[in-house]
Amino acid sequence: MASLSLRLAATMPSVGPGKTMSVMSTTESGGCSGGREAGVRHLVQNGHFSVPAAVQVTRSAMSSIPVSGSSSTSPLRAVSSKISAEMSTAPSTEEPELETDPIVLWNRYVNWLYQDKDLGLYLDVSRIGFSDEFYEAMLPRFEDAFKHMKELEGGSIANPDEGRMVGHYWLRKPEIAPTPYLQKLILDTFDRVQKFADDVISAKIKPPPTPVGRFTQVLSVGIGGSALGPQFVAEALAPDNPPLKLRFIDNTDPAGIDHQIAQLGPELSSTLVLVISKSGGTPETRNGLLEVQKAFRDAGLDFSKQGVAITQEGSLLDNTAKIEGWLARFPMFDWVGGRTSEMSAVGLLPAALQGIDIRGMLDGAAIMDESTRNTTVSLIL
Ligand SMILES: O=P(O)(O)OC[C@H]1O[C@H](O)[C@H](O)[C@@H](O)[C@@H]1O
Repeated sequence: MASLSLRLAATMPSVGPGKTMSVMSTTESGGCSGGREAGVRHLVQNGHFSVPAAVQVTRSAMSSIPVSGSSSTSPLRAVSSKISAEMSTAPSTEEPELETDPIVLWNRYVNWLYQDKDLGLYLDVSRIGFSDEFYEAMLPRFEDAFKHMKELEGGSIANPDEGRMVGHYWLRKPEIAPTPYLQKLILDTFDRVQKFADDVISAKIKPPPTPVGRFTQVLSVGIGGSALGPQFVAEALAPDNPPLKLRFIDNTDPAGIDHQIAQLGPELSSTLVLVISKSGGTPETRNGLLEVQKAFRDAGLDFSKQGVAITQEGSLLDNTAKIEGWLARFPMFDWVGGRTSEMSAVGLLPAALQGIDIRGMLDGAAIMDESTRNTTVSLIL
């Protein structure tokens, strides 16, 4: 994986004032990496540091970085905020001084900057005040975490209370789901979501006769994990002029519910209502649904022709939608936690209805997952 070569360490020998030193990037196999250097150079070129090139740094150049306080080259001093005593397994619980030496800070930045060029992701933990000893003391925990992650992705029962697996990773890479049945379930659900959204956007699926003859708005009724993902994605990824506009009823505040319905106005007749609840029995969501159904009745509209349920099969919501003959039902899987459900129908359907490329979303998440499987935390020590 490309990401493997990106978790690199750079070494920088200590030098005296005015001397030049080199930043050498190394890969896991010990070779040089253009990736790391290019990334650091990119940051330099983008004005993060006033040095001529990432590979040649002088103390005089570094002195242009504003710092205050005493100077030290000790790598064990804190850099900024301190780690709380109960979190730290480091031998000393003394509060370290803040590091101020620009060379040490630079080394630390170069050593700890994580970058994944494919994803365009940079993570700089170098200003978090952990010491080398703290990092070493944490290594067994890192290993333990990676071991558990592997078991989790293999389908272990990770939620003993509910006796269920935790498999949202499989949603973006169905081939790693533990059984062919689950793989097929994921793929079939994706296809159904994509087709339904395409049909709504192209007006193949339309509301009962309305002046515009197609759905123009989406109203999502759901709370917590059944709302936050779709809200975030709508903020981050929706085009400026989506084919359908998405709004939310995400709490039980009566004034807020009335406000959303009032804003829809006559467009209620061309509104697709998504009722999203993993359990299918959350009272707040049920309240929202009852209010929306009343608004439909008051406007002389048939809610069942415009309602869609996303929930676990056999839940109260699922049974309601089935008995009332709603427009569509999509499954929520028991092995996907509510707060990690964005890549299930919970998040994919609202995203697709806004014209977002949901295949691309899944592919991006799969690359991110792959990065988290790299067990090399650092090559520095
Ligand atoms: O998706 P539902 O079963 O309706 O649950 C919706 C939400 O309910 C509560 O707020 C829980 O604390 C959340 O974790 C959950 O996401």
